[in-house]
Amino acid sequence: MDSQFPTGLPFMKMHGAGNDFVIIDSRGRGAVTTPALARALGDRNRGVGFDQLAEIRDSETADFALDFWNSDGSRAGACGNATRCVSDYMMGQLGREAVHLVTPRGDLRAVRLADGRVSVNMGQPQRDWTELPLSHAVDTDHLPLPGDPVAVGMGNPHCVFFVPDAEAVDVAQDGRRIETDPLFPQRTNVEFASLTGPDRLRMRVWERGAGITLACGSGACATAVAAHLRGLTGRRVTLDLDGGVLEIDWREDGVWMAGPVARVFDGMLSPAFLDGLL
Ligand SMILES: N[C@H](CCC[C@H](N)C(=O)O)C(=O)O
Repeated sequence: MDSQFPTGLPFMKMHGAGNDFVIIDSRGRGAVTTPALARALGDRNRGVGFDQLAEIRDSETADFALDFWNSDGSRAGACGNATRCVSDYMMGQLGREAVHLVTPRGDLRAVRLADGRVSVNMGQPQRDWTELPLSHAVDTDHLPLPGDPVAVGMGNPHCVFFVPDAEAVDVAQDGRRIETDPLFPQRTNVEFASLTGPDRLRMRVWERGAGITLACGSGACATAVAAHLRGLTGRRVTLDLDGGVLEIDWREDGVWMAGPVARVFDGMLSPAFLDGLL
């Protein structure tokens, strides 16, 4: 048995627009997550199940630091919806309406809105092929793939397709294929979007390392940026995802994303479950 947590390891389950997370608060001690723990915990039958695992750590320069893991055990450089969820929790912990956090992509700021939603500044999009990264120099506005997608980085890679009807896309088949296209040496998240009204998009997503999810915050940011670059929308866009609505505002200081957050339950991982995973 792992002696570090003789009575178990506490965690929270939260979701943002249906994008669901297990959150471990490791402030005041070292980080505990390993790829093996992420995979075991991410199993919806034998673990808890999540789209991403987020671990909160102490930071010397911000209110807290945040790391993200996918359910296949890989790490993610950004996760917008988990950032909004954890920021909501940390605002409660700190008695504040705004927080400053450090993620693998850099410093981010989040605020609670008057209606209870949480908005995060996800930073400026990455448009250079080296930053995404892509395997070789190509025009990121028009990737050399069938369907003419746009590549946008939000601290993680996204490949955005504009289609006449997002409902008609076989997201599982097309998403899985694009995720591992050789153009993306670190794989990619894949979004399918269609314009449904002025500055309004329907978006469905295939996430790298997680598969189909009900929402993806960084994906919504990437899709709104791509839609504006393609001249389809202005800089403020509403996205309808399977699990809820996200509002994106690409401002001078970065891409802001607002949406709902919910804390579902608090639980405890048993020492028997943790055995051999830490
Ligand atoms: N759901 C997350 C993104 C996870 C991205 C992850 N699948 C990756 O490997 O980049 C979000 O709200 O931004």
